Amino acid sequence: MSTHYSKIYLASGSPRRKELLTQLGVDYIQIANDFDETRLLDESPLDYVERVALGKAQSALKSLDNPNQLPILSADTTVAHQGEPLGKPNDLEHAAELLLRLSGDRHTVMSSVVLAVSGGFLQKTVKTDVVFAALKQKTIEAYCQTQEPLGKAGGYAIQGIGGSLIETISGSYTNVVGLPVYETRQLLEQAKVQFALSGLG
Ligand SMILES: Cc1cn([C@H]2C[C@H](O)[C@@H](COP(=O)(O)OP(=O)(O)OP(=O)(O)O)O2)c(=O)[nH]c1=O
Repeated sequence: MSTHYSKIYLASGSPRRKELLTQLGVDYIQIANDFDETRLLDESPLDYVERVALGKAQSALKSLDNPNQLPILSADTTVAHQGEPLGKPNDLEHAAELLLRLSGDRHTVMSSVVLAVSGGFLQKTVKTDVVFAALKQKTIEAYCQTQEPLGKAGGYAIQGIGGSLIETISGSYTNVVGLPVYETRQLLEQAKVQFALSGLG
C-alpha cells in the first residue's frame, strides 16, 4: 500500500500521546485544540468520550488556514464509573474524592481516537477495565501529594506511581495511558499515513 502522508497534525498537548506516537514512528506537528471538554451533557461516558475526541479534531480543523493538507489526530480519555464520566481533577482535593470513589472497585477507561482526513473523520474507541485496590485514606493523601493525579482522567496515572494502586487491568494498557496504539496503527493504515510499520498489512 502506498503512503500518502509523511506526517500528521497532532491536536493534543498530552505528553503521553506524543510519546506513544513517537514510539509508533509517526512524524507529527503539534497544534492546539481549544475544545471545552469540561461541559457535560446528559450523555453516557461512551457518548461523552466520542463527542469530545471529535470536538477536539473539529476545533483544530477550524484553526488551520489550509485544513486538509495533513490528517489531524486527536483523542480523549475518560474514566467511567457507575455510568458516569470522570474527567481530570480540578485540584488535589477533587483528585482525592475521585480516588476514594475508585478505591476497591472496578471502572472502565475509555479512549477515543479521531483521525480527520480528506474531509472525513475516522474514529475508534477502546475500553479497558481496571480494578483498583482498596485504598487507605493515608495512601490517597500521600499519592495526591506527589501531584501525579493532576491532568489525568480519574486522578491517577497507570504509567506512574499510580500503577501500584491497580490490582488488574483487562484490555489495552496504552489505552489507559491515553492512546491505544493497536487501534491507532489501524487508523494510520486506513488514512495512508507513514509510520514505522506502515504498508506491511
Ligand atoms: C487514566 C489515565 C489517564 N491519563 C491521562 C491521559 C490524558 O492525557 C489525560 C486525560 O485527559 P484528556 O482530556 O484525554 O487529554 P489532555 O487534556 O491531557 O490532552 P489533549 O486534550 O490536549 O489531547 O489523562 C494518564 O496519563 N494515565 C492514566 O492512567
